[in-house]
Amino acid sequence: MSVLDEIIEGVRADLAERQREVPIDVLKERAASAPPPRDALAALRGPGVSVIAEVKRSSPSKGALAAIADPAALARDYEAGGAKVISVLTERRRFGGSLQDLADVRANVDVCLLRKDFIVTSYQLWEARAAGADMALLIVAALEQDALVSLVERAESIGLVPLVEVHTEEEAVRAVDAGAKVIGVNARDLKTLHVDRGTFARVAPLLPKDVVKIAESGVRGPHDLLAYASAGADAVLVGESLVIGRNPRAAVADLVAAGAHPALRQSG
Ligand SMILES: O=C(O)c1ccccc1NCC(=O)[C@H](O)[C@H](O)COP(=O)(O)O
Repeated sequence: MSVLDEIIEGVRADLAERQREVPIDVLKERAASAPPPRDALAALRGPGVSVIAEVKRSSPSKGALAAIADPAALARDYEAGGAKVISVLTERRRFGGSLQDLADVRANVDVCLLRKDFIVTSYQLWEARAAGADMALLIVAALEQDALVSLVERAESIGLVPLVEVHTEEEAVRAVDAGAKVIGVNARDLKTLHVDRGTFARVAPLLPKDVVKIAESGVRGPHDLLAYASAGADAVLVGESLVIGRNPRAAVADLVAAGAHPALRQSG
């Protein structure tokens, strides 16, 4: 069984428990009283290369990264450093996250929020919106094409911008066919967990000009942001290097400054 299969098996078990506890109609009521969605597309289409900063406690590739006792405090640092979007990993078993982390972060920052999880049903999209998310991750490798298309449509219909994640050229074609407006190219191979920063440069040329292109994983500092920018990234998604560093606010600010450098192309 691959790492992705194992993660999804656990996600489905946890999901079944939540579905027993909270009927979808209750979630829909919560979503209706959540703060209205922020315009994530506009945030990501701004000038320069945007920074998406991630709340990430642990990972299958590295194990424990940071305790993050107060995810809201970390998110406030990210916002103060200039992050355009904050990604909250809500998967429990391998990443140590929760929907409560997402709700706590929502209550403490004004920027857009991404629910980063392994979404396989529309129930999880409603959970995301009810907790105040503006975006939700959909991983092409985890979904049959019909399911991907239907989740992209459902996300948009409830006010979430889907970030559709790909790892290969074939998955990029599937994401475009599914109507994704925001596509993330993840440098971390889900089978080997190896990070290949060249993945973005190989896959991005297949994506239409008007699609927002996000380079995910492996950003250690401004030099990696600049490399992704020169390959056409509109934004970078950064987790590990921010949570293990001493000063996440300054680390985000350094990335934001690099992403605003006048030498970079203006995104369209
Ligand atoms: O991070 C992992 O080990 C991982 C393993 C399996 C599936 C997903 C995984 N990570 C999720 C992410 O996409 C990253 O958290 C995100 O791109 C940030 O990456 P990084 O800056 O390298 O922490």
